[in-house]
Amino acid sequence: MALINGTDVARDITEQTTKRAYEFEQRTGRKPCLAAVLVGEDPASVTYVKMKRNRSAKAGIESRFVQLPAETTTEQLVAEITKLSEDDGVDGILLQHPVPGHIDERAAFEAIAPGKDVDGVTMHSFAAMAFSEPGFHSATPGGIMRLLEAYDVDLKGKHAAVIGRSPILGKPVAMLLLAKDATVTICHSKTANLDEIVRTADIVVAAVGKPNFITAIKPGAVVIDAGYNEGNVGDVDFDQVADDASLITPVPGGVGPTTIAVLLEQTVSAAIRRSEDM
Ligand SMILES: Nc1nc(=O)c2c([nH]1)NC[C@@H]1CN(c3ccc(C(=O)N[C@@H](CCC(=O)O)C(=O)O)cc3)C=[N+]21
Repeated sequence: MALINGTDVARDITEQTTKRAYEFEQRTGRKPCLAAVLVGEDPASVTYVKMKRNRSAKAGIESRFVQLPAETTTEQLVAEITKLSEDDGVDGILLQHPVPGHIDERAAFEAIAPGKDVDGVTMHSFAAMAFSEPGFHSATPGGIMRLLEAYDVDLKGKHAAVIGRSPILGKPVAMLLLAKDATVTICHSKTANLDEIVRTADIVVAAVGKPNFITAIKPGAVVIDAGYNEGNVGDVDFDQVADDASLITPVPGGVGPTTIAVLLEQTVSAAIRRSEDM
């Protein structure tokens, strides 16, 4: 078993991003700008947004923070995001998921202008991922692909099992794996023979949101744990599967850091593209 070091991969990505952000500032006289929108005060979300803003600052990216009360309506949230979409000083928009249950999250995501969807959450970005057209990747799926690339994991003809089908994680990562010629099985809560499928997979991507849910894999499989459960606990029972895995991501230090690295990278790309379009 070998560990996939997400912190190292993220550092390499962010080193490049920092250079590109600096060049952008030299050329345009301003820093790339990421707007983070948080609805409510869920402590985990507050922490994630703080991490994203800290990492932005270190990379030379300005960040704006829009914090809205938990009672915010869909209409109010859509109006706030639309304002950011139309604001020339904003290059990227991140709406932290999840939003409170009374809000139509899809409607809120779709208020993000496609050119500013640096977190890859819109239908526009999803379609680009599904059709292998240029566009922004969902941050976590994009980060997962970078981990697989950095460790030279060959996906062609391999069986990849994705556990989870959420719009910004399971579904898009399945599309990105498919684009690399993997044979992809998407499993979810209604999947009848989940254990059996996971045990035949060469690559396992766990994105269910259930702590220590995956307990058995095929010997030699590559395991990517995209779970972020309370207390920094992943979806994979690391101790149970580590010996069988050829490569495995730890939690923390696996998928999390590359998620943020891809968000920042795409923010700088958005800034550059917008400056060229003007
Ligand atoms: N629109 C949206 N986009 C997201 O990308 C998004 C989101 N909503 N909502 C919440 C999840 C969660 N998420 C994490 C990012 C980094 C770490 C991360 O870097 N964690 C560190 C540990 C951090 C610590 O030590 O507390 C690590 O894994 O090494 C974790 C979780 C992004 N998410």
